[in-house]
Amino acid sequence: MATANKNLSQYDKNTIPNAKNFRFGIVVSEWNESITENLCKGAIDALLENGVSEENIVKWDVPGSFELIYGSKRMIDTQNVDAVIAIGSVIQGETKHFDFVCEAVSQGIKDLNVQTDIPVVFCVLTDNTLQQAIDRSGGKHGNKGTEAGIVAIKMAYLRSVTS
Ligand SMILES: Nc1c(NC[C@H](O)[C@H](O)[C@H](O)CO)[nH]c(=O)[nH]c1=O
Ligand SMILES: CC(=O)[C@@H](O)COP(=O)(O)O
Repeated sequence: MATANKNLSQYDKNTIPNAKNFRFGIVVSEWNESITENLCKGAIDALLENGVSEENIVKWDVPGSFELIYGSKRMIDTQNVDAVIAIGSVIQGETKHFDFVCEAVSQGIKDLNVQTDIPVVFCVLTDNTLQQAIDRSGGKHGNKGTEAGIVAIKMAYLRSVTS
């Protein structure tokens, strides 16, 4: 199902585990900051709405989406978190750099999920245009940050009941 056929902000609150004892790291890319800060707000709001305490949310900024990999690894290694949300916005420019950044970040975050015990949520928009990014960070298609916050809670819970 494409994003255009669902709203990224909608979820059934009755299906979300209580997250009051979980601690979350959020790593945010500064590239396309107007987009990533909206994604971050969506994620934080979702966490708070489902019982997470403000003191259990650690937020760090990194220069770009490529740096989300290192930032997420350092978050895992130093902050005793139950899940990490990696937030970025990559928008196609004139060159193939978009392809390399998107591939590297998706592979790097996948690797963290395989190589560490902490789930890392891929909240990285990879859009052809700024409007597509706006539409998915609080616009007509909802907020992918909200979706990421809910995913982080569900994965932290899965980790807690399978440890
Ligand atoms: N063009 C975008 C970038 N590019 C920067 C890279 O992410 C990285 O910071 C640089 O290559 C140095 O390592 N980053 C984004 O997040 N979004 C873009 O649209
Ligand atoms: C994703 C990028 O790195 C890209 O936005 C940079 O733009 P350009 O390809 O025009 O250098």
